[in-house]
Amino acid sequence: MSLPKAELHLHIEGTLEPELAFELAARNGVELPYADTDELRKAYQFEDLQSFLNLYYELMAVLRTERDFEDLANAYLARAAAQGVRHAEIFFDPQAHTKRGLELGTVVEGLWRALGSSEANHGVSTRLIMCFLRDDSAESAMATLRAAEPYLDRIVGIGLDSAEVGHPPVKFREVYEAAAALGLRRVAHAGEEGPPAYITEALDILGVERVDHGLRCMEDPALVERLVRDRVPLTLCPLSNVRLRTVDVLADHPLPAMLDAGLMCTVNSDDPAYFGGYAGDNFDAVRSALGLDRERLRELARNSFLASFLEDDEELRARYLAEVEAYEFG
Ligand SMILES: Nc1ncnc2[nH]cnc12
Ligand SMILES: [Zn+2]
Repeated sequence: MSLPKAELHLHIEGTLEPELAFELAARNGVELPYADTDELRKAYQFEDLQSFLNLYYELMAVLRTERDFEDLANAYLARAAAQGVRHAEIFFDPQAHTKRGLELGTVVEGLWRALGSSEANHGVSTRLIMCFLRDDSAESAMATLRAAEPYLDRIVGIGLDSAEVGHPPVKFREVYEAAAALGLRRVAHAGEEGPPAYITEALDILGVERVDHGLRCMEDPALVERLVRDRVPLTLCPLSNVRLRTVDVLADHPLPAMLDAGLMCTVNSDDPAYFGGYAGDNFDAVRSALGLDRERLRELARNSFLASFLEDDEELRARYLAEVEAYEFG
């Protein structure tokens, strides 16, 4: 669906399509334990978040140079633009690369080669959000934040991702305090597989402005009331939820109930190369499986721009919002 939208929950490493993975493997002399793209695609059957993360980290071995990160980001931006994405706030996982021996600068500069010219080349404005791996230590996250200080003109905020259960937000209290002191915006994955209490902690202890996923808030009516009252945006990823089995089938997704409750929902793709669709595909899927009408879809698109970190360019945000209102559904 080409309805204009912002994508607010997108891991750039999760946009690595099998074809590009093999191309980069050949370019860098990396051996992949799959015969070809068909065999690799067959491995895209996940039991849960961890089974996905295992493959996601394994395939990152093909990303080695600035040019690799540039090519990865350009491939995503081209696909996103074709599906109506006008603005993208893109996550990356620095520790997943530095622990393999890459320099942080290789990752940031490589991504920036694509992001810095994205408005001109793809018609997509961008922001970059650095995520910490919650199953790594808080010390490692703090060291990563310090290492990123020379690049903070390119990084709008921080996030928290990877294996959720057993790694509550409180573990990263000091890191988030230090990031806030540096003027960084704060988001975190919470309530994807983890309990509603992790969402409350992310708000109270980490001071997050958006909750990534937040799906399990629906188990706690007082939390829902709070999220509605404070207009806290949730970056939902419907196709991801089905592939990682937090929701059985898309027809059972709580998105309609969440919108009816007054929650500020957005629809995003998470790791589109792995979960069967980009942002527009997620909109198409919720439209057909959940029967969302045009006004609901327009609300989701409007929310995406309202929840975006475009405070430094309100003129651009206003232009995007006008595009949403003017859009004619086919
Ligand atoms: N959906 C997800 N949840 C947690 N960590 C991730 N890293 C990439 N995708 C993720
Ligand atoms: Zn995610």
